[in-house]
Amino acid sequence: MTAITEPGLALQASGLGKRYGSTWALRDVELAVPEGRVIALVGPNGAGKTTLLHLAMGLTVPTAGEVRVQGGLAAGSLAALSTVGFVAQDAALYPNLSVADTIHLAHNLNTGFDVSRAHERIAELDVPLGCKVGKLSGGQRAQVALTLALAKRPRLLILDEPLSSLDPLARHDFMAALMAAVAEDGISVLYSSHVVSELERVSDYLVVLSGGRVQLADEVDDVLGTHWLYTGPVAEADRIAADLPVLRDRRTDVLAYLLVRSTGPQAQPPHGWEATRVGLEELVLAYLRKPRTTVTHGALELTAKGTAL
Ligand SMILES: Nc1ncnc2c1ncn2[C@@H]1O[C@H](COP(=O)(O)OP(=O)(O)OP(=O)(O)O)[C@@H](O)[C@H]1O
Repeated sequence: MTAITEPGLALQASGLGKRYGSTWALRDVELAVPEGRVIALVGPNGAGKTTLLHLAMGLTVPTAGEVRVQGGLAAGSLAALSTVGFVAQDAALYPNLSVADTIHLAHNLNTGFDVSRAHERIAELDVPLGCKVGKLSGGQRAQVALTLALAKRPRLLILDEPLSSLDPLARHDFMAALMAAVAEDGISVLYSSHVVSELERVSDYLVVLSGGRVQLADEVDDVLGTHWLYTGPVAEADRIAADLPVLRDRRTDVLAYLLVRSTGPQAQPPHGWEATRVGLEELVLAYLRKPRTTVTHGALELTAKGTAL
């Protein structure tokens, strides 16, 4: 493991691991995510998403390795905390406080809290200031939590499953508000989500976690540009698949559909085969179905002994 202090990176992890008892929740995590990205962290239940976010916030300490934020600040340090905002799962707020008192409390607890910005956002959202937080809808509560986090004027905003309890409309409004903040302030956002259908629209960097390990971490454009669906005669499929890094293999009586990670000259499909682009949702689902498949130094690999791809 090498020490890391690279400028220009929103999130860096090196040899990062977290063990609870005898179970590794996260292991051997290497990340170097540039600033200014909206980073989606996806993975099945128990993959280690919350653990990674908590490590990045300094809410828990690593068992192995290290994690840094915003150009090399140690996660959880005073310098990091003043530049990183956090919205916990289910927008943890005090239900008996009014919205106005919630803003007042956040103002008292956070130096540099922009109270007028918070009031402006709440007014724009039409959320009643006098209403108790516990009486707000899930969508309104999420927006209040986002407002508090943005009023800290963070450079990196970390959100743990912000969309989990929201209906599709509230989800859309929440992501629109987040995107507006990203555009306005140029901040980086790291958010975990199970809603893979919306990733392509709102994210520009993707981290896929399974079983505590990073399967894939890359710019969304690069992920999309290095995966292809090759379609061709099923009679040739075994021969073709033997030479290619195949992530998913589906066949009918006539045709084979090989989802391939393909870079450089390999991006050309074999003679007589057709290559088409694959959407991000389909790609992410293919990785999640093969939890032991990782992209390491650009190539598909199995992380442990197991079935062939
Ligand atoms: N405080 C803890 N004590 C013991 N085990 C824990 C603790 N926190 C998490 N774990 C375990 O670590 C693993 C990863 O959990 P984590 O909450 O990070 O996953 P997740 O990807 O966020 O899951 P979900 O999508 O269900 O929220 C799981 O096996 C979980 O049971």
